[in-house]
Amino acid sequence: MGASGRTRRAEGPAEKKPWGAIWQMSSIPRIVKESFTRIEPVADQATAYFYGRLFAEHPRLRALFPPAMDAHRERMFQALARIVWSLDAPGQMTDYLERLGRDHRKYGVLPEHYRAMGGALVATLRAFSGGHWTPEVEAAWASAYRSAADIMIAAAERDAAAAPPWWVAEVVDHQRRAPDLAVLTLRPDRRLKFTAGQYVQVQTARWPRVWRRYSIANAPRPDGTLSLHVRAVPGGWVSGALVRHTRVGDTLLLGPAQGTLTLDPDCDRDLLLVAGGTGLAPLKSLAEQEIAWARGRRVHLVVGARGPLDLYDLPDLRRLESGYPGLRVVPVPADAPPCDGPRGPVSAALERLRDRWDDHEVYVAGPPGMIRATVDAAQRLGVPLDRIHHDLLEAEQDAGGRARRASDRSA
Ligand SMILES: NC(=O)C1=CN([C@@H]2O[C@H](COP(=O)(O)OP(=O)(O)OC[C@H]3O[C@@H](n4cnc5c(N)ncnc54)[C@H](O)[C@@H]3O)[C@@H](O)[C@H]2O)C=CC1
Repeated sequence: MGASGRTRRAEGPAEKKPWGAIWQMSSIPRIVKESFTRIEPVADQATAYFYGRLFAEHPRLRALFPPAMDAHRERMFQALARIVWSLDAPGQMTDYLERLGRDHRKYGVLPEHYRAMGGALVATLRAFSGGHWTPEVEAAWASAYRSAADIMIAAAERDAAAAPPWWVAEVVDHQRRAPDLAVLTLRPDRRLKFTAGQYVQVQTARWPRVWRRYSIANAPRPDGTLSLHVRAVPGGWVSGALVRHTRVGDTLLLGPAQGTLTLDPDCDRDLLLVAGGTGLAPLKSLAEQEIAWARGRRVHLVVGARGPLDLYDLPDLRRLESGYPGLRVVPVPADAPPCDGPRGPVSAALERLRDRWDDHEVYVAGPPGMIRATVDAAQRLGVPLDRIHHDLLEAEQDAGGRARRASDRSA
């Protein structure tokens, strides 16, 4: 949920701070954090209890959630942890809660549901805090929850005036580029506004109420269509359905565009974009955006893949390259070179391309290990950390969820 990494904000200014001064001066953040440390070690049991209690007391809410709750439970706890641990940073907190509030519209969450969830949350915390639960702790949590819910509800209401909770999108093209990989082009029923580098959540008819995020692989187009690069991964319910069981003419549901892996229009440094596998999608979007702006910046797009056959988008990238003199596309297959170019892990290829990248703005997307290795490599080659942009937190969440579902299936 939400974006991390050292990225530019794409979703509004950070000045509005309803979560403000009273908070920071009060003892509420300290009390809430202290009591949360008792819940963290028993997160699995606590979230199972939370949803069990919520659905027992409010059975109608069950219909808002997916049939299998494990991924949802994990995401809920991660969101709660993120809120608790940022209680002292009102700016970040408000931005995050507003994003969360807007995002929850697609689940059909209404203002009255927040009260039900708050009740189940306090009951859960009480049940798992043992003798440490006091009236003071309860009051701190109730106050924190009320403030958070108010921010989410207000953001959702503002958003409702401007955008639908979800978009219905028709699949207008479906190219199977490899047995486990497809490039889909979608036409939303209404214009879905986004900034290059953002992602959307996708739901297929096969998996009602299960949403998965996919980066948009293009800059905004005049016809409003979006392309997604999807690899069907073991345990990937939605990705398997999108690659193997989706046809032209089918419809999907899309949530609003989110994410902060976006370009700074005021930055004039050249760009180094480093992709691993389908992590290419957001970086191709950035490259297209830079080309559309035509500001004369040079763009290196380094495309890592397991082998030459996994360079699933190379012809398209070559077309892009031939139309823009500033773009250089460098394919880096890990296990065999297509010609005389670099090979091996994409992170290691950077130093073979140049000794220093310190005058570049760097964007990285791909599997978590690849992001970490590339960030390290870029730092070694002189790039300060605040010029290296990535979504590592989200990539880790996605990879963790997939691994867990795959092991659930094989168990
Ligand atoms: N914004 C983002 O960061 C996005 C991330 N993704 C993620 O990208 C991943 C793509 O998966 P696949 O296509 O299966 O990619 P993959 O597993 O085939 O990896 C492709 C590339 O990453 C490199 N790589 C993998 N692990 C590495 C490590 N530990 N150290 C250095 N290099 C490593 C490989 O050498 C290869 O060049 C998924 O986990 C997906 O969630 C996808 C879209 C956007």
